[in-house]
Amino acid sequence: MAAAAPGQINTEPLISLGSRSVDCFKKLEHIGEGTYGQVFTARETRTGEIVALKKIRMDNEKEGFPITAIREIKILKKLHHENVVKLKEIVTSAGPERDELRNQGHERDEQENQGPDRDKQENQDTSKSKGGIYMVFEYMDHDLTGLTVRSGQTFTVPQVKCYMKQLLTGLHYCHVNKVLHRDIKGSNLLIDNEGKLKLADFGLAKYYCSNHEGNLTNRVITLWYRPPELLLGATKYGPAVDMWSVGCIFAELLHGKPILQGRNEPDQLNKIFELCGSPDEINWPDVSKLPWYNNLKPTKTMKRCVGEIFGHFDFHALDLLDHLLTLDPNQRWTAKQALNADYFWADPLPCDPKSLPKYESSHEFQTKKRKQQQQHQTEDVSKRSKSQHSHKNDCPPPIQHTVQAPPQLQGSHHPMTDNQPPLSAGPSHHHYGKPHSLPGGPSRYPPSGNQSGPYHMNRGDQAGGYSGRPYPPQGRAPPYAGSGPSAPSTGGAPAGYGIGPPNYSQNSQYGVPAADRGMSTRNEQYGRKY
Ligand SMILES: Nc1ncnc2c1ncn2[C@@H]1O[C@H](COP(=O)(O)OP(=O)(O)OP(=O)(O)O)[C@@H](O)[C@H]1O
Repeated sequence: MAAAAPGQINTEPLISLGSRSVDCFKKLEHIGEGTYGQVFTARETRTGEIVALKKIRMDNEKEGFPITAIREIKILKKLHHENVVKLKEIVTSAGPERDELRNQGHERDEQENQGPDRDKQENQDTSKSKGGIYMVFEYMDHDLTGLTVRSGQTFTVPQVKCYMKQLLTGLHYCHVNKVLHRDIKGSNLLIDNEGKLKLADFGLAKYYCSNHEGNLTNRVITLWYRPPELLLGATKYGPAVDMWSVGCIFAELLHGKPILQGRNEPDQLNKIFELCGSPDEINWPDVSKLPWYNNLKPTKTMKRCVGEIFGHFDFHALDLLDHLLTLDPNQRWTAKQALNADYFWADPLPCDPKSLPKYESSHEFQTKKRKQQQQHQTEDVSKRSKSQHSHKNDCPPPIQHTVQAPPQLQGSHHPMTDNQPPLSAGPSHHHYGKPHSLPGGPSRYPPSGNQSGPYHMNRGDQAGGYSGRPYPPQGRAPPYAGSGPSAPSTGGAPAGYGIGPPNYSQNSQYGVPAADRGMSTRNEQYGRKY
């Protein structure tokens, strides 16, 4: 593909996908805000079809058309599968866009802003705009993160199996076609109300050679889903990187929240080693040859305790998880192996996607926005309450107001505090047993004795769940303090690779010394080293 000259857009990939104007669509709602684009629902004016429009960010036009968009278009043009989101076409806006700067294109705003002055105002606002490029996708009602957080969703075993099977089928298709996704996470797994799951966001995807000869960047995959080989600096890797992320998603679906919530790269590695054991030449041949191994290897030996921590999962689920969360990428299960796992063939079988319950649409962006609004409102209420209180002490009491919860909070279901039963998609005995405590600190997990169910997103007050902590840095933005894939320096606080390795001698993240976990007896039944 020809490189774009500075300041120009390389339209080469667009020609084959048509060049209709974005005016063929009416934007409806802002549903996604990613690193590389804003996503809107829109209606095609001629057919009435609802689509998702992803506006490609052109923040740095000097470098031409963004590489992530080129990748995404190039790869999605070739991938056609029922578990991969469909790129329908590319549309453009030639000149200044009417709604570009106007409050993120909400239809509500359009209705409120009718009148003769409107276009004049918009032209003034957007006079600097150079137009935009949009990818038009089939619309999907949810992303997995939005669905789980928004509805406080608990999934049944057949439901989890159904989603996992589709995820693995889509990924198997990508891998067979030599495409690495490199950003598998909940918000990139789209789900429609027919129960179909599709892989989305191929902005970091890459064609790969089977011989792993290429020198690839290791700064991909969102931190919590990033495999140990990338954290240790590998630049030759393959589909196994996606399979680690699948393992994280699988455990998250069963457990109800992300399982490895590192604060930075060393912390992420630390959490991985605490769960999966420390790497050595026996469980991971050649690990010591990885660029950052010497700086980031754990300072003490840790035993694998996947079977212990997730002992409440059923046998087959645990077996699959164990093969996915395998440190050595060469031993980690492929998508094909995972699809053949007994888990998918044992009762209860995966349900038919069509039998899954239908939910109100939910995307991670909206869920976060709603939560922020609620937080602001709560803060406002508490500020008002405090100021009333101080006035009360200063001067004669005014007419007393009862401080009420803002209307949005009244009677609404808060995804963080509600633990409502799900819209059932199957018998309740399909739920796994109660979860064990997991990494992340005491406030993130319910105290023992909590009656919440296993798939339950245990979102007690402040207890975390999906939104208990801001989402981790994207795989895309280089988060390394030292910058560059050179070996990190040693010593100092574990704030990034450039600063120093993590302090592995700290207490176990699980709150139980590794030696006290008694993992050996239980784990033997699985015939594998946990
Ligand atoms: N086809 C679609 N239908 C419905 N919603 C979508 C669709 N595509 C994307 N979204 C929503 O928009 C969000 C962001 O989209 P996407 O991940 O493609 O953008 P991005 O800029 O690459 O994001 P990120 O920085 O998270 O990788 C998704 O998480 C999803 O909620």
